[in-house]
Amino acid sequence: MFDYFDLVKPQVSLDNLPADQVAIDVVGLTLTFGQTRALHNINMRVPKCQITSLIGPSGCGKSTLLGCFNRLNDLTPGCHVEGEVLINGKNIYHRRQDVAVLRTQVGMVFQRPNPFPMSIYDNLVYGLKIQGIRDRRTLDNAVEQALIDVALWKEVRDRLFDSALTLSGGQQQRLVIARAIILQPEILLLDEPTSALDPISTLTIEELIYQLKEKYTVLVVTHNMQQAARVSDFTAFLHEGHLIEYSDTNQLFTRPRQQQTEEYITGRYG
Ligand SMILES: Nc1ncnc2c1ncn2[C@@H]1O[C@H](COP(=O)(O)OP(=O)(O)OP(=O)(O)O)[C@@H](O)[C@H]1O
Repeated sequence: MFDYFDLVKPQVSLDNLPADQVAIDVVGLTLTFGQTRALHNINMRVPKCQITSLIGPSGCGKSTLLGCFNRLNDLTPGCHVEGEVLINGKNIYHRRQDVAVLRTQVGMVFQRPNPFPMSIYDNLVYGLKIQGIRDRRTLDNAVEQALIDVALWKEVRDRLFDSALTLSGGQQQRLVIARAIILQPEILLLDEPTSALDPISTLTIEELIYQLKEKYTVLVVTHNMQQAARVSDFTAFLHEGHLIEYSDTNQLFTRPRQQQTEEYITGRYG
């Protein structure tokens, strides 16, 4: 079942990534919260339809960096961003960027499953209805496909109109991922998506993340280095707001280039 545990070498190389394979291009990104500088001059190119993990000790800036990719930080008063984040060649921090559109293009899932207190079906069609889609057959088909994509269809097809809150934690997290992908985003941001789940649900979500890369670019923040090693093609190690090392996952965990990376992955700090 989990044959992906044998680290598969990614098909693409970060060193000579063709422009059409870049999902996110981060250029000189610096972010401050008031007087606190959370990110220092980050430069990285995230490959399309691959899984990239962000790892590092608590407070190193992982969630802040992830939140830059759908401008979640805009919601924090006193937050100031310099540099650029380019998606499809366009700087998402440009003043003309429509943030609502960006957030359908770049979906986000948080640590704790957060279904809305409504039925499974209504959770899924919520965003589509906001987009003005009302046709029942279109909605039904989208619901079915999203649930198939997150391997939840068989479990819930007979109870679509039950409250989403009756699902288990792992099922709720898969539902929330389905709620993001039903809007057909290009990029999925997962902020510690399994840290509130039991080991079996964690493995189910990890397998799902692995399958999602067929259609989506996935970024995952994780505290769990085994998880990063298991699921991701590329890994970025951050420390005190600096991007210390960013390479293919195999290399980062077996032949880190930087001493700080080695100290972190061997458990000497963090
Ligand atoms: N809303 C905020 N206001 C002020 N400072 C913040 C805010 N959010 C984060 N920070 C600061 O930015 C830095 C990076 O925080 P961030 O949450 O990104 O780290 P992290 O690596 O995700 O940590 P953890 O693994 O503990 O979740 C920290 O110094 C944190 O205190």
